Amino acid sequence: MAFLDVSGINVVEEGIVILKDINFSMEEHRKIALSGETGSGKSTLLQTIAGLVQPSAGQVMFEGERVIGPHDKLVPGHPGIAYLSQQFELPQFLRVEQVLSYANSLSAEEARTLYEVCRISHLAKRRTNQLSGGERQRIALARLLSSWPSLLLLDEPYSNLDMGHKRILKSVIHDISDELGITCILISHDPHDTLSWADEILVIQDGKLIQQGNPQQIYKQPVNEYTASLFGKYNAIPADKSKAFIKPGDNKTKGKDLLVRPENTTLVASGGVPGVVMAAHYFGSHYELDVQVEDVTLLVKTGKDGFKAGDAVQVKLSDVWWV
Ligand SMILES: Nc1ncnc2c1ncn2[C@@H]1O[C@H](COP(=O)(O)OP(=O)(O)OP(=O)(O)O)[C@@H](O)[C@H]1O
Repeated sequence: MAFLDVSGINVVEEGIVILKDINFSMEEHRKIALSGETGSGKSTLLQTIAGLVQPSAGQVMFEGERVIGPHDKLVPGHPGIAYLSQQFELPQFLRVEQVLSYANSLSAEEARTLYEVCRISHLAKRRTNQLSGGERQRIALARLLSSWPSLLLLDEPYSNLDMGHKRILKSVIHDISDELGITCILISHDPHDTLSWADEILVIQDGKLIQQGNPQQIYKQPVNEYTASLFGKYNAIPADKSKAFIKPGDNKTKGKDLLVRPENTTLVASGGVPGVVMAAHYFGSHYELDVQVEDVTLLVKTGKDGFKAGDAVQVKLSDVWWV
């Protein structure tokens, strides 16, 4: 029995298909990130898992039991699953300790651990209108976790946070998994948040699950340009312009576009494909060069400096993939 089993989920709202035949399962303590462009259906999927959105077909099984949708339940939701919405709310003008005590069924020891993990112990006497956005979010999180769910669904928790609050929340989410043993699924637009955190990434495009894999697979072997674009910069060389980069006799690549990340384009002294630097952009830790190769402009990442427009270079590609 899987910890979470999502099978054949379709969601249709007002005649519009939002999720199409979503299937995946998850073991306890794995970390799953959902990625996809705005409007692709990520939030709807989390809300369906939480029992807050009614699927029109399919089912969510959690710890062996079916999650009942809102049409069949007076108070929507599942006691073992907590969903932190992008639009979480806290009661106004109450002290934090009051907000938490209303929701709290924990022992003093458990509550102390939870508040430490959520980095809110020092905020107990503050009123909710005297908190920063990041602090409010961590209080909302602690309030959700006080029912001690086994699965926490985080809907874009890092959006609208400055660097400092984001760093704190990253540690909090790390400790929620590691110290409290709560399994997490997280949505984020930022590949830095997902690639370094997740055991597995699910990519959603137009309501469909188009790719599932570990971060290395998703980053290095995206199934299409859409996935490639979600996880960083890349070069796409159309099939009719990729001849310069194909080894003679290689027929596998016929009719396919070539994709390669900028860091897999190396400038070499000899044996590469000749090109000309069109522009050099400084990024502190590295440069990115626009290099014209025949009628293609390649984005090349290099740690070397001193390149300028007009320089003749040679480029070698590695870790390319074809779509
Ligand atoms: N109750 C609803 N009725 C009609 N359309 C809806 C409803 N809920 C969501 N949608 C639409 O379904 C699509 C998917 O929405 P959803 O919020 O799940 O996407 P998302 O990937 O989470 O987007 P974002 O990253 O912007 O939060 C959007 O086009 C949205 O407008």
